[in-house]
Amino acid sequence: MLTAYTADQVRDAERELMARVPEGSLMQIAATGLAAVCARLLPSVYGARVALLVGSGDNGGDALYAGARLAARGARVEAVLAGSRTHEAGLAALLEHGGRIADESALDAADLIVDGLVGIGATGALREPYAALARRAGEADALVVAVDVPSGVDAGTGEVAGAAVRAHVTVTMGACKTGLLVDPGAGFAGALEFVDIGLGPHLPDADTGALTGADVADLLPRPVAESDKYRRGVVGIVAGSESYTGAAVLAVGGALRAGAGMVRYAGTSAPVAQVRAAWPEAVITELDGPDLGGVGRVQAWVLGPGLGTGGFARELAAQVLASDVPVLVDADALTLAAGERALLRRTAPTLITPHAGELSRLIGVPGARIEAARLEHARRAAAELGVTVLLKGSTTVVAEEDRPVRVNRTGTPWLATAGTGDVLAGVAGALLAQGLSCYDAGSCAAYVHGVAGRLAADGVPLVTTDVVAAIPEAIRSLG
Ligand SMILES: NC(=O)C1=CN([C@@H]2O[C@H](COP(=O)(O)OP(=O)(O)OC[C@H]3O[C@@H](n4cnc5c(N)ncnc54)[C@H](OP(=O)(O)O)[C@@H]3O)[C@@H](O)[C@H]2O)[C@@H](O)CC1
Ligand SMILES: [K+]
Repeated sequence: MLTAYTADQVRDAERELMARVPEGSLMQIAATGLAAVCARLLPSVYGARVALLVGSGDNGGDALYAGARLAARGARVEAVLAGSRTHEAGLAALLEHGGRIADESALDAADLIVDGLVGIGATGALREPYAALARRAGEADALVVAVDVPSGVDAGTGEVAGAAVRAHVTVTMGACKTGLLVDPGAGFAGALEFVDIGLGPHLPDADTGALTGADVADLLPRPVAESDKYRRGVVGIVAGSESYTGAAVLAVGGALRAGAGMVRYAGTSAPVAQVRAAWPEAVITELDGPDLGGVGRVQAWVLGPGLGTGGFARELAAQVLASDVPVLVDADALTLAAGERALLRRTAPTLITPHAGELSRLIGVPGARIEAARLEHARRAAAELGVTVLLKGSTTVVAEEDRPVRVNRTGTPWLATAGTGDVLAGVAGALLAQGLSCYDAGSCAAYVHGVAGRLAADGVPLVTTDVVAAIPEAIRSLG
């Protein structure tokens, strides 16, 4: 599990640790790690042109000491001093090793730019001249390495209130910061490198986490000798409609491929015909009216993809949500729930899987604000609605009250295509039926779905049926 922390959590831990070690030693460890990453990125340190963006705090100090180390190895290091003050000892070290102070034109000629404008001590949008420097760094040809966090990204939330440095690599000190995992900030961070400064024992419970493949492999249910199809989990799927048949096919496919012991599909004649043709494994109930009485027992439901929002759909949704088993609520069922919040008031576990637009209707906050502050709104929805929230998007987050938010890092922009959400719903529903909690089912499903998306795309556009087909390979790749 990759764990991440807010700026306050890291600062508190640093304070505890600093009281136990010689003054300045943590910064030396941080700068040594930073310089090592920079050196690895350069074809040759000797003769390389390195520009340091130096703010007034210790983030700038890290950059200066790292610059001093690179200068000592023959790099041409120039420091652009942006703050009202500068870390004096760091600057002295740089000058001593042959570095020099320069103006911002140093950025244009640099092979590598080190962003030490601000780290966890920043508040709000970048002020000038920092903002202009962040923009100019973005226009340069150089590789950009951010110190601790890309300046302009809120370390605790991933929010970006104005200009921000777009880094190729972020070297984060002591502990990963939440803002490096959650979009929009994650999109500015590039690849993450971690420098261990010994903070571990002083850190509190994580603010956020990201599952690794090994974590998902441990959590995914595996059949044992005495398993039968009922014990492996029966998932009921109420999806699709006369106008939207594909959603049913994709959700059923996702559930079957994710290892459900049995998938019971209930729908009207058009989607039934499609599901029957695509998935002979599914057990099908063709509905004449809005009555799920004949479907049989299930251990979890998937409700909503392509279902429609009329009276028929509403009646089915009410019956599913009145059940005493976990329910995954997606797509049209979320629209129904937005108009009738009481539908979500239930005692059994509920996992909702909105994108920002759907969550906007549920909690009455504009979609753009949700996109800008994904963690805050996922958490808020989980608390307000009393459900587990899987908020879809460029980084999917899974929020449940009193637990660290789980961030999924396996997606690909190619997954932003019609129908992929239906597959995700099927995968997560299958995991719920196999006994995983909403929190684990949602985060494991997002992981597997993201890996399947990457495998299916492999750098070119994908169609959603490819994602379904790639699920077995995705599960196999977990190790
Ligand atoms: N302590 C240690 O041992 C270790 C520390 N480490 C490192 O220290 C970093 C934290 O250092 P920090 O606390 O000095 O804060 P930091 O982020 O450099 O800058 C704060 C200053 O920036 C300014 N400023 C604020 N907001 C702004 C804005 N929006 N726009 C523009 N300016 C803004 C404001 O300055 P002012 O405006 O007052 O001049 C404020 O004082 C941490 O991220 C890590 O890199 C690691 O090496 C581990 C060991
Ligand atoms: K920075």
